[in-house]
Amino acid sequence: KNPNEPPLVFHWFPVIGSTITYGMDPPRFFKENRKKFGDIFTFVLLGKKTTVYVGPTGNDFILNGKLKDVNTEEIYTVLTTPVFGKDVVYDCPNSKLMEQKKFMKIALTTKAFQSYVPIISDEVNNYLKRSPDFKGKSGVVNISKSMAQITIFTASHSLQGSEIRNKFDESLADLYHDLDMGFTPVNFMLHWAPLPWNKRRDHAQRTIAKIYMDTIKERRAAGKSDSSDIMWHLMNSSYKNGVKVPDHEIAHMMIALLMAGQHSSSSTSSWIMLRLASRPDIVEALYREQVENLGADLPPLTYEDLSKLPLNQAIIKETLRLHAPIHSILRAVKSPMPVPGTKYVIPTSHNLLAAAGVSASDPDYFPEPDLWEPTRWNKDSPIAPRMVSSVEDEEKIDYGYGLVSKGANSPYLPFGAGRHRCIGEQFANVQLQTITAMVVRQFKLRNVDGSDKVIDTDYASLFSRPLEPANIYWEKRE
Ligand code: HEM
Ligand SMILES: N#Cc1ccc(COc2ccc(/C=C/c3ccc(C(F)(F)[C@](O)(Cn4cnnn4)c4ccc(F)cc4F)nc3)cc2)cc1
Repeated sequence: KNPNEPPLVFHWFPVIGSTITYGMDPPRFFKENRKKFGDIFTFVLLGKKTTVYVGPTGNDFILNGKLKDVNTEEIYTVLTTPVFGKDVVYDCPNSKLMEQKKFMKIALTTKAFQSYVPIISDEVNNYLKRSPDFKGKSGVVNISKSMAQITIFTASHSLQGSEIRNKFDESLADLYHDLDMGFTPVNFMLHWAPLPWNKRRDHAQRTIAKIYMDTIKERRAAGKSDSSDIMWHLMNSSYKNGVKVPDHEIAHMMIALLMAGQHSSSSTSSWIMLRLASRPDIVEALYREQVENLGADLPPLTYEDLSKLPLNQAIIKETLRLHAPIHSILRAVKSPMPVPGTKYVIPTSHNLLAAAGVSASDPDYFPEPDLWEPTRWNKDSPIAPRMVSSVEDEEKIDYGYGLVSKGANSPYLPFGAGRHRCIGEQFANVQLQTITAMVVRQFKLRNVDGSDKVIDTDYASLFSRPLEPANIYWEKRE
């Protein structure tokens, strides 16, 4: 027992260590060990000593770690590069990733969002009109499947452009599925293995990348330059060293954005629908909110309307508090890291794991943490969040892709923090708020058994999501 290292979680076998108990239910694993050891402890994950540091201080220690101390690409590249393609995100130096995030973020503007809201609304309405699962006056539906469809159509049409959207009706859907099978945590270990799903993944990656590169050529030949989608911005971007972004990097960034947007949004939108079904009273409050703020005739939704619907906005915030798609953020340790306020020095033989979700369900910050109550985000709510907001939190810092808040010592970080912070937060909110508002217009929702229960979480995949099948009862509003 080394006094300079955090306490080690007991385990029977080497390599396996605590992988199974952690992998089955990470939040429970964190909570149990936090009770035993406090905010910082080490466990063995797939043979690697992994030091967890939870709470706002832990979030800041890991997410605001210096480039010389913590490294992200070393850990994630085995998982992401075979899926996205080479030379982008974690297959290049961090400085290049910062420039790539700047390019991607440039396209995510208010003007773009204004054009995205009608696109997303129409895609939701068309899906609900056409889908066999929503025929008739009422019924039961596996909501995860519907949300996966709705998010791929809405994200591809808005973020990726209409050519790509239309290809999802043909070959792209199956190719996307093959690519997706390679996006699994088991590949942290077996990414190299010539397993059947890895061969399908590689074939799908090459084929999808080619579809994007052909689309880029078609657009260049046509000389169109009016679109506000991300592909156009990437086609007209150059790195600081003057080099234009190569076509294969554009294609690979588009795949990365498709994967990011799809998994996070389909998981979150499924949880939103499941939570709404457990609270039919909230569904009716959302409907009333639209009638009162937009008019009883419910005109077509606009981007500006979204800020007139505070309860609708709070739905996403509260759902992400309890159902963050990314439950564990990993970093490699590159130089020994002394932990302020303790005698610990984290050695380079360890990985670091930030679990921001732990403080998001800590009663010290969120009274009655396990209660899904969107109205808690109203200022006068008796169970309002008790956030730490020190003055440094208001300070901002720019890593090369825009200003992000300096302090990561917040108890609520579903989009991460620091240099690797998410750039998709605004898009995700526009997409999720629009989907929620459009579904509420058409349906009353409740659980099949009329209870207020919510299904358990599947942590086996890369993004935590509802266990399948997740059925709910819908009823068309007359
Ligand atoms: C509910 C939706 C989403 C959630 C909860 C979410 C969450 C996160 C988190 C926690 C990180 C930090 C990862 C780390 O530090 O290792 C992150 C990074 C990122 N996300 Fe998202 N994300 C969402 C949607 C999106 C969307 C829609 C896009 C693209 C349009 C996107 C693109 C990215 C990118 C490019 C990064 C940067 C990774 C890095 O710098 O290493 N995300 N996201
Ligand atoms: N055996 C076994 C076994 C082992 C372990 C376990 C459980 O252990 C763990 C541990 C850690 C993790 C981490 C999740 C993780 C990390 C990175 C990414 C990402 F990089 F992909 C992403 O951030 C995703 N993203 C961002 N925003 N939206 N999506 C991203 C970034 C940029 C980008 F452009 C595209 C992106 F999409 N995705 C997910 C998951 C499970 C179970 C079983």
